[in-house]
Amino acid sequence: MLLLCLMWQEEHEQIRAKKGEGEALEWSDYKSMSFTQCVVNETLRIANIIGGIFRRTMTDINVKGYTIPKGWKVFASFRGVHLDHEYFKDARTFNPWRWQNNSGATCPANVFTPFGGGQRLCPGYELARVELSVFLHHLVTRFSWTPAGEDKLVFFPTTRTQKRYPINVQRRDRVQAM
Ligand code: HEM
Repeated sequence: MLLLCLMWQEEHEQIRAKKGEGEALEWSDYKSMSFTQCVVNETLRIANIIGGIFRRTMTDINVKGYTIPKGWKVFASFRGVHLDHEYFKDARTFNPWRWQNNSGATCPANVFTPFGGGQRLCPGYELARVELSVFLHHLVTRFSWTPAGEDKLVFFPTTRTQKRYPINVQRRDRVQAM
């Protein structure tokens, strides 16, 4: 976890070092946040707000020998796939490094689908990634935080922390001034 914080902070400090006080981020800054993209991917894999999507069959469908009759509702579980050890080693471990070098872990292209796919692919996927990255940039460059108590990650019925992971936050300029 310490290594994660150091690598991550360095990526964002390097961007800040090239900018004046309060200067806004640009597209090229976002594009240079390669480790942050690993963190975003891993967060979307392990704790996506959307666990899956519903579909209704328009005709009888045969899937691996099972017939899904026309008119049935089907739930395609992203969580079921994103937390499958067959595709993601130690699937319940938060490990952003698995995304480094664009390896996409060891999974086929259609296995990591936090934004869906095909005709209904989320049109806001890049905006969502930008917003997450910009938020994380300001969080790590302007603030520091410590856990305010013990907490635990649980995976049922969704991925979340039991006590919502309370933290004590401090502005970094105030910490440095002390
Ligand atoms: C982390 C953030 C987000 C996640 C995980 C997410 C995920 C998804 C998923 C899985 C779908 C496909 C639903 C389906 O196939 O039935 C979807 C559709 C959609 N998303 Fe997102 N989304 C996110 C952010 C956004 C943002 C920021 C916008 C717009 C500003 C957006 C707009 C839409 C719209 C309009 C659709 C419907 C597309 C259609 O049915 O053709 N989403 N999203």
